[in-house]
Amino acid sequence: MKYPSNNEREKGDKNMSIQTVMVIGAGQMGAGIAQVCAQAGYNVKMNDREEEALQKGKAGIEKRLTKAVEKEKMTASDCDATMQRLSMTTNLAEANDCDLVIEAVVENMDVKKQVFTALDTHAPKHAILASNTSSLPITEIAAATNRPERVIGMHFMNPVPVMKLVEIIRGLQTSHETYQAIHDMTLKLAKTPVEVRDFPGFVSNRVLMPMINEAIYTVYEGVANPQAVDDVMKLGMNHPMGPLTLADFIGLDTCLSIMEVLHEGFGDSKYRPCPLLRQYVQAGWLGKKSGRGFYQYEG
Ligand SMILES: CC(=O)CC(=O)SCCNC(=O)CCNC(=O)[C@H](O)C(C)(C)COP(=O)(O)OP(=O)(O)OC[C@H]1O[C@@H](n2cnc3c(N)ncnc32)[C@H](O)[C@@H]1OP(=O)(O)O
Ligand SMILES: NC(=O)C1=CN([C@@H]2O[C@H](COP(=O)(O)OP(=O)(O)OC[C@H]3O[C@@H](n4cnc5c(N)ncnc54)[C@H](OP(=O)(O)O)[C@@H]3O)[C@@H](O)[C@H]2O)C=CC1
Repeated sequence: MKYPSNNEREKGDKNMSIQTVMVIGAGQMGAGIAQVCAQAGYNVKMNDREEEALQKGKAGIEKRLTKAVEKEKMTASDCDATMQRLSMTTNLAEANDCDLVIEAVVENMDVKKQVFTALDTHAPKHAILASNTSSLPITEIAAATNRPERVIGMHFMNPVPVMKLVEIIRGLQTSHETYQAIHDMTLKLAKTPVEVRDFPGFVSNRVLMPMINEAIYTVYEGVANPQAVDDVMKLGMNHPMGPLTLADFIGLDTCLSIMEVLHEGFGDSKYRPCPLLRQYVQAGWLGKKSGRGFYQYEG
């Protein structure tokens, strides 16, 4: 096996100096990722299909930063500087001066492939294309581009500004330089990188999501109501949120997509999504973001 020499590594790292980042998808993950990147000093372009989604994402960031200033966790001038580093665009072609693009659109392989194919034409040759996917194969996403060596999984946890972990997933062809650049950037974001291999659900959701799915089965089978299930796991296992509150927080559509990826990827019936989860998603009960899931939410 040939490892790059120190010289080659230094050269590679210089080529991969990251200054300008585009984040695609201004939903709960994309907005959080854009926020932490801007706070760490990167110039950030937030992209979504709709202007309305961009404005909602920006308003969320402003609200969180204002709260941090009120709590004296950030100065007003740092808050202003962070907001100035953020810009919004519905035009993907504006990736043309970015060193890194982090995709955080819906958990659907066809949509992600379309985004990566388009990005491959717009982003400069040196740019790294990262996906925040929760479970989908990075190798397959990378194959939608002509630069698989510069495609990588950069999986942030929700809520992004709070959670320390970034799971970093190498696709089959991801280069050492790409991995190193994303590892180093994760540290600059004051987060902890953990490297995992490209298997369905990686580590985080291979372990977490079957627990959530099983919690949904206990409700489906009438073992207990959602509040009781959550109380058991919070008070008995010291989880900060019960699994059904967490499922609502993640988004039930995202939970279902992840279970489907695990089920199909491993071909093992132990990952079959609970019919109740499927039914809630069909009803448009997507959790906190739609106002209703296992619980109801105002505003
Ligand atoms: C699906 C995937 O692919 C992977 C995933 O992300 S799985 C999900 C992983 N995430 C989890 O498991 C989260 C579990 N829950 C928790 O850790 C906690 O409930 C929590 C951190 C979300 C909230 O903590 P809490 O102590 O109950 O609430 P609270 O005291 O209000 O907030 C603590 C801090 O978090 C911040 N916070 C809470 N919710 C937030 C949100 N949605 N966005 C940003 N910040 C938030 C608060 O502002 C507060 O910050 P300060 O300490 O700076 O004031
Ligand atoms: N929720 C979570 O806890 C976590 C999610 N993830 C992953 O992050 C990704 C995003 O999840 P999340 O933020 O929760 O989802 P959201 O539904 O909150 O946000 C997705 C955003 O992407 C937009 N979008 C969809 N397609 C495109 C496109 N082609 N171009 C630009 N924008 C697009 C959506 O717009 P519209 O509404 O118009 O469709 C929406 O604004 C998923 O891959 C998910 O698995 C990773 C870690 C945790």
